This record gives sequence, C-alpha cells and structure tokens, in this order.
Amino acid sequence: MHLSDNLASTVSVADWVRRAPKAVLHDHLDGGLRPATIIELARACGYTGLPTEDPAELAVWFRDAADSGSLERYLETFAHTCAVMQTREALFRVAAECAEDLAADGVVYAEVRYAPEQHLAAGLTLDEVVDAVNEGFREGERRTGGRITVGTLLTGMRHTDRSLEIAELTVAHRDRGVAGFDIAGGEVGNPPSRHLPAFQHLKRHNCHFTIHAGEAVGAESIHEAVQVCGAERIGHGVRITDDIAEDGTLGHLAAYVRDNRIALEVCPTSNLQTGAAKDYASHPIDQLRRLGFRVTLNTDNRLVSGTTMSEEFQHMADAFHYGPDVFEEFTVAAVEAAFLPLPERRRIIDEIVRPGYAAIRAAA
Ligand SMILES: O=c1[nH]cnc2c1ncn2[C@H]1C[C@H](O)[C@@H](CO)O1
Ligand SMILES: [Zn+2]
Repeated sequence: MHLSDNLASTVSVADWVRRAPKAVLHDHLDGGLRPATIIELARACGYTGLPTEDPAELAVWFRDAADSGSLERYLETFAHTCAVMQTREALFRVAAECAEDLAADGVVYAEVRYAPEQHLAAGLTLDEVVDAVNEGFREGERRTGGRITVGTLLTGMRHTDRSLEIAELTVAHRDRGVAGFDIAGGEVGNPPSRHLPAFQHLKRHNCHFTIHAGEAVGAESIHEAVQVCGAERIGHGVRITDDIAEDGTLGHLAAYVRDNRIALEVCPTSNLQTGAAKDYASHPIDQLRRLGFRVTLNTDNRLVSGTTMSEEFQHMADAFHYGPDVFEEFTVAAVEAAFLPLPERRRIIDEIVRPGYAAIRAAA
C-alpha cells in the first residue's frame, strides 16, 4: 500500500515540477553531457577509454562509478568527459545541448561552470575555450527560443596552480557570457586560501565568485572560503552544520553565513554519492532552510549524479513533503544570489518565477 501511495504522489508531483520555473547556480558543464554525445565525440576524436559504447549503459556507469562515498573517486569519472571536450566544435556542441537540456527541464536561468584549463590538450588556448563555450550557449539559447538564459562560471582547479590565470580570464571575459569564478576539485589538502591571489584579483576588479567548500572538509573550509577569501556564495556548504548545535543554536560562522545571506548551492544527490550526506531524509537542506539560510537547490553534475533539476525537486518533495511554495522559495533564492545585475534578477523573479508558480497554484 505504501508503495502505491508513493507512486501516486511521485507521478502528480512530477507533472507540475517539470513545468515549474527553475534556476540552477551549480551545474558543471563537464558533468552533464548527453551519453550519446560523449560516444559520438569519442569516435570523432579517437578517444578509446570509454567503459562502454552503449548510451544507456554509459549513463548507468557514470552514476555508479561516482556513487562511491568519496569525492576523489567521484571526480575520477570526469577524465572521460574532459577527454572528448578538447575541440572548438565539441565544446560548442556540449554547451548548446546543455542549454537545450536545462530548458527542456524547465530551467529559466542557469550558471554553468567548467575549468578552461582542462580543455587545452588538443591545442586550444584558454580564450578559445571560453569563446567556444559561450558561442555554444548562445546557440542553445536561440534553439530554445530564449526560454533560458545561461551564464558561465570559470573554475580554477584547486590542486593545480593556474587559478590566478583563470581569474584573469574571468575578468577579461566578464560581460561577454562569463558571470563569475569558482574553485573546484579535491577539497582535502587544497584549502581555498591556496588561491588567495586569484580571489584578490577578482576583488580588485569587482568580479563575482563562489567557492566549493564544506563538501569533503568541514566548517574550517567554509570559514576560509568566506572570511579569508571573500566568497559570495558557497558550493555545497552543507557542512556548515558542524557549526550548528543539536538544538539549532548557531555558532559564529553559521550565524555569519546566514545573517549575511551567503547562498548555499546545495546539491543533495551529489552529496549522497560523495558521502557528504547519508540519505535524502536526513539531508541538512531542510534544517538549513528552516533556520533561515539562503538555500538554493542544484544538480552539481546531471550525468555523473544521474539527475536533473526536476529530479532534485522530486527527491526533496518525497523526503520533506515540499510543495510549490518551497520550490518557489528555492528558485527566488537562487535568482537573488545570481551573478547578474540586480534589475535583471528582479525581472526574472517578477516576470518569470512568481507568475510561473502562481499558475501552478491556480491549476492545483
Ligand atoms: O562537487 C564537486 N566538488 C568538487 N569538484 C567538483 C565537483 N563536481 C565537479 N567538480 C570538478 C570536476 C570538474 O572537472 C571540474 C570543473 O567542472 O569540477
Ligand atoms: Zn560542484
């Protein structure tokens, strides 16, 4: 009986969830390719390392390989996607398809990130990589009839030493498709303060940035990201719970993050795979939103985590019985924290997000 009850609620939620306007701030370009595209691109560039040439099997392979409880193992799967994203044509195609796939899932605003330094193996320059991805996104937006707006975040990898260069690249391409900067990769042993010159450069040029922190390492990593480096948002950030007592009392860091409205880019399915959370029902997202944190809901990596924005909504609806009001709250929070000019954020909220949820409530 329970099973069929669940099924009934799943079907009805899925229907309106897909139509609901969504915003994603944390989605990796190289973690969200279509499996069939990877296979075609691998053939075109002569990459022979794929574990299978069947698209359905490949999708399952990524999700399973990433589902190890370890961030380091999760990250190993990106060797396959990056291997086939080394030419202008491949980057253009992957970006265009990314915009199409997000729009088909009801995403109206997206910030998609990738590490330009990982796409130089066939001879492209950093500028050529950025131009190819931006042109692909413009093409994808056109194909969807303008239903989605996509900005990019340029990621520096925390285990390499190119972050200042990538920060300079971000400044050079700002206002031309690049919305900001990020630091990603293995967190253990690579604290954000290693990349201080990059953050100082961005600050000097009034550029936006977010930092992956509080995923594999606890509150001290979030402290560095916010207080030493000056992050405006935190990628994941779920381990801020280290600084929250069982009775909900906030420590000074947690209070600072909440009271300064620093957005948490929460990615529940990814957290389950990397071991940052045990299961959906005990995921801290619900506690954090109840405590007043600026919580946004995200995919992280649609292929690698085997998810979509609609599926993340669905998991949260199943775990916490959320309805349209909470999803509207997450979406408004995301657009408010977007690396966009304020009037543009307000326009998306007032003209797209609010009316979209009003229509869903009216139809219920
Ligand atoms: O959740 C993540 N944590 C840290 N690094 C990540 C995560 N998801 C993807 N990455 C890495 C792997 C990609 O190659 C890189 C740039 O998108 O960012
Ligand atoms: Zn990420």
